Amino acid sequence: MRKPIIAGNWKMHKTIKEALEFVNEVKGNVNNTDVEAVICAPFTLLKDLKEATKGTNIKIGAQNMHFEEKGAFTGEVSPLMLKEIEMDYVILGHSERRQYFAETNETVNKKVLKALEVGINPIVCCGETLEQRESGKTKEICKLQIEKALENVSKEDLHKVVIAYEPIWAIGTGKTATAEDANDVISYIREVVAGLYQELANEVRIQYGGSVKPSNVAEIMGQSDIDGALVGGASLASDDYLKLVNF
Ligand SMILES: O=C(CO)COP(=O)(O)O
Repeated sequence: MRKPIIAGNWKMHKTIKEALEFVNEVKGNVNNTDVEAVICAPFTLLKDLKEATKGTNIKIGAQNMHFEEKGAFTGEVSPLMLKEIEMDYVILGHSERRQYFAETNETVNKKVLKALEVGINPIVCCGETLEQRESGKTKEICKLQIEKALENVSKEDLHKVVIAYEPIWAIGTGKTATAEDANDVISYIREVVAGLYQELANEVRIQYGGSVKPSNVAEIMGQSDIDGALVGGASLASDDYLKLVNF
């Protein structure tokens, strides 16, 4: 039904040389055909990564893009530029972009619609801060972020969207939500999706992200509503990446 998707988010790591070494070490060793394996990398690596993974079962994604196709936006990268180099995915609305680069629910929504229009599958992130969790606002925050991000997404396009639930307090901290807690929020996010298009709620894949590593990936993936993982730190070493996708 929903094919699990495990994506590495390399964030701002690796040179071209390091990225190609990584691919040489992992290609041919992603044996779990039940999982879709993805690497989301910095812009400078994407073309080389795409070429180096041709003919393998590893897909490549970007970590951001602009919502306009072209224009006077110094320093930005357009959706058409990503499409030209055959990107499979683009992460949108990551909490680090919301926190450090003024990404808002509105810009995330524009980017989601544009990615779908040009034919790149968005991985849309949501998640609460520690303060919001402690004041019982987790579900409210995720509902708002997801409803806004998916505004005006058509029924035909919704199944192409991957959602990543990443509680901010669990990112890069070594603190993971318990698998049950993550599953509870993710099944709630599925209800939010059902509120948009009831019949598609069981098709949309929802990942968990936040301190996922080889030692906890199986437990997380064993939950009923969790369809994958978005992994930062632990996706950088090739042996760990293989343990994650072959869990
Ligand atoms: O932000 C994340 C993935 O997008 C999670 O990062 P870590 O796996 O390093 O906690």
